[in-house]
Amino acid sequence: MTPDELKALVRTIPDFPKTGIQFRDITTLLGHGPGFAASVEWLAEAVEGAEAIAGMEARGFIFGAAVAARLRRPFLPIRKAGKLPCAVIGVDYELEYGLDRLEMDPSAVAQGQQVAIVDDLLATGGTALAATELLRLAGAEVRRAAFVIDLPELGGSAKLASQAVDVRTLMGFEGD
Ligand SMILES: O=P(O)(O)OC[C@H]1O[C@H](OP(=O)(O)OP(=O)(O)O)[C@H](O)[C@@H]1O
Ligand SMILES: Nc1ncnc2[nH]cnc12
Repeated sequence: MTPDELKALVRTIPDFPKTGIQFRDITTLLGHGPGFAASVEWLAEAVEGAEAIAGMEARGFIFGAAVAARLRRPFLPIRKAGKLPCAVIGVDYELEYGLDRLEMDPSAVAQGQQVAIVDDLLATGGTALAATELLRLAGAEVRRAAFVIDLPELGGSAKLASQAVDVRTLMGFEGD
């Protein structure tokens, strides 16, 4: 499937979760078998060579875990606050519509391990920057991140690039 065909499978819901936000909803893409498979395939190619794949709760788990299994690499779950039972490291961050905190088990990462980040969507980059910071604190090398959707007007891609993360995105929504 082409990126345009995949883009047509993403549903836009205005004013969710707050007035003024155009919510790009992947539920409809996930509900299309060939579309979901093609998205996972594209992400897997984008991060090929990484030693492990990290994904952020919750939507990053859907794509990140599928990509990791496809590449036969470990999956590192980066969780929202208070979910992990072990000792954690955490980072507070801001995203397009609020504040949140991400946590991870630092022992999940081997020192110097090449870890790629996978998520459904890149907006302000707050989430992906927090994940990069956490993974680097744990000793990982983070050089690449791949997303299904980019919202370039929100600047996330440029922020990740300034942290030496090479960003790959399958499709973009800009004023549409
Ligand atoms: O670039 P940013 O401005 O940080 O926004 C992108 C993040 O926002 C969404 O997650 P959300 O926190 O809504 O959580 P969810 O996956 O649990 O729906 C999305 O899945 C990304 O992780
Ligand atoms: N506009 C948006 N649509 C869907 N998920 C998002 N996460 C951050 N901004 C978003």
